Amino acid sequence: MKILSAAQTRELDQATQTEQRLISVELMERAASAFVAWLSSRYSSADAGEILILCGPGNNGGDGLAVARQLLQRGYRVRVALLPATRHSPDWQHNRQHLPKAVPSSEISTKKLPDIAAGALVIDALFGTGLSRPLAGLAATVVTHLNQARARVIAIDIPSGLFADQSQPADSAVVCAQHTVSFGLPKLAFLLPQNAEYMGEWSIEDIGLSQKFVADTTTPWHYTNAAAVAGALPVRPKFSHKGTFGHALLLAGSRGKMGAAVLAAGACLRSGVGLLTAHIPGCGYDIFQTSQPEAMCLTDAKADFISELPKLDGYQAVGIGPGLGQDAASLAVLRQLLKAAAKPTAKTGKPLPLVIDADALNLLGQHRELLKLLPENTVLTPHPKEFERLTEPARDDYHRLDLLRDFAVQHHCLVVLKGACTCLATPEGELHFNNTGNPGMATGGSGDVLTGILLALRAHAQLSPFEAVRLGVYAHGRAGDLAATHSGQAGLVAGDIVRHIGPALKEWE
Ligand SMILES: NC(=O)C1=CN([C@@H]2O[C@H](COP(=O)(O)OP(=O)(O)OC[C@H]3O[C@@H](n4cnc5c(N)ncnc54)[C@H](O)[C@@H]3O)[C@@H](O)[C@H]2O)[C@@H](O)CC1
Ligand SMILES: [K+]
Repeated sequence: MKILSAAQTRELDQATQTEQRLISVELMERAASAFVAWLSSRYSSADAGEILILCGPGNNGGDGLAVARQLLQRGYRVRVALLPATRHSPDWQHNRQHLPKAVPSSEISTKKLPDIAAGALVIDALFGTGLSRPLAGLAATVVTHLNQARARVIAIDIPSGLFADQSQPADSAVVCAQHTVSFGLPKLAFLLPQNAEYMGEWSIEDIGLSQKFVADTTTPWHYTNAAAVAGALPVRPKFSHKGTFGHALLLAGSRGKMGAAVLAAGACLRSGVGLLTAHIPGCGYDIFQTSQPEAMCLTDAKADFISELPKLDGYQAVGIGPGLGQDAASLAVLRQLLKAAAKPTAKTGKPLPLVIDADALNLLGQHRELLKLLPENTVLTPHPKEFERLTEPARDDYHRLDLLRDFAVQHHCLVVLKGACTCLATPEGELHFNNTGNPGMATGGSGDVLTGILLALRAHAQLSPFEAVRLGVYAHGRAGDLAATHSGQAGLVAGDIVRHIGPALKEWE
């Protein structure tokens, strides 16, 4: 699914009207119907009580007025409060004229802010994607008043005061919604942690916007949902054997961190790899062989950390990092691996696929000269702090996306920036946000599990680097979601995610 800018969204509106021979107020009516359908599926008129709709002067306010009329027709009690303005959009004026007299309406002023009882249902239709500057004056006062009221706030399209595709100044007034109901496509702002307090939960309602315009429009931003990865996992052919699905090598673990190696290996095995060999420090031999009998195991000469790079012949992908530690000898292994993997392999003519995580990323951050050695299409899986160590501190989430994109393009690699909406940056400069996963996955070892999944999928000959990583990130979140339905979010541990990879991948079979 594509994510468009605010300007492209306006063009999409226009294109839809031209293509479907609609007048703009008809599209507004569709948006209002979609919103009302959503609201009435959540709240009966008794649950809702009297609904207050705050309307601004543009089409977002026009949506609010159309929603007021439709809710009244469905038997809800509504009143509207209008933000005064010198100019109103034509569709606002149309819907103002068609607002039934039975809907009480008042104009907001500094002296007459709307009464909002705690727990009241309030619809925020002040400003949408037409916001051109941060809110100030009366509009900002109303938003602050609303936020202090402890109401149940539902935003139409986007919380008022929030820009759809760029940061607003730190102290701007922005509505804190409990839920945002938006139309057609998600907006970039919805996916960034800095906006979580404003967005609440959000959902996207289909209002039949032009598919052709969306298909023809280019954007760096994409959203990975179930439809985007449907059919992405190749069917296992009847006459396949363990060699068909690749042999992966995992370099992981150090004293006190063998669990990371065990989790990554378990995840790799559960993700369909043909064979897995792990190279681990001597101290981990019994732990590893006992907990992962399906994997083969090579032990390092050192007991506590990895100091040797095994021969790489015969492997289709190598993962390094989980629980690795940051010993100088392990750094030397990482350097050797980067050099060796860059040479085209006899079988594919391409560099050996690498997945780099955790301490291997920290070592790269401390020795940035190694970044030049990264083979093409290497996968890096940093969380924001690890990513910062590879680049520079970000001013905000939008700046972080710029840094992420530049990094992936400059180093020709795939970077998975882990978070609530994990973002995959490609060497072509695309950013793909993931829609699976839950806060229960914010627990130690969850990243090691992702490394194992990605390692298995990078070893798979039929998946391109991008397909493998996008699918792996999605499946990791999906496994976490399935795990959370059993253990709940607080009780979820990384091993639960491993145990649910199979059921998650089964959804593709
Ligand atoms: N995208 C779509 O396909 C659809 C969009 N619709 C609605 O239309 C909205 C966009 O409507 P508009 O473009 O009219 O924009 P808005 O309703 O967001 O507001 C624009 C108006 O507010 C003024 N304004 C902007 N920033 C201001 C500020 N900081 N302080 C005071 N005034 C400010 C502008 O000068 C303009 O008059 C969407 O968010 C959505 O709710 C729907 O009606 C129909 C479908
Ligand atoms: K709004």
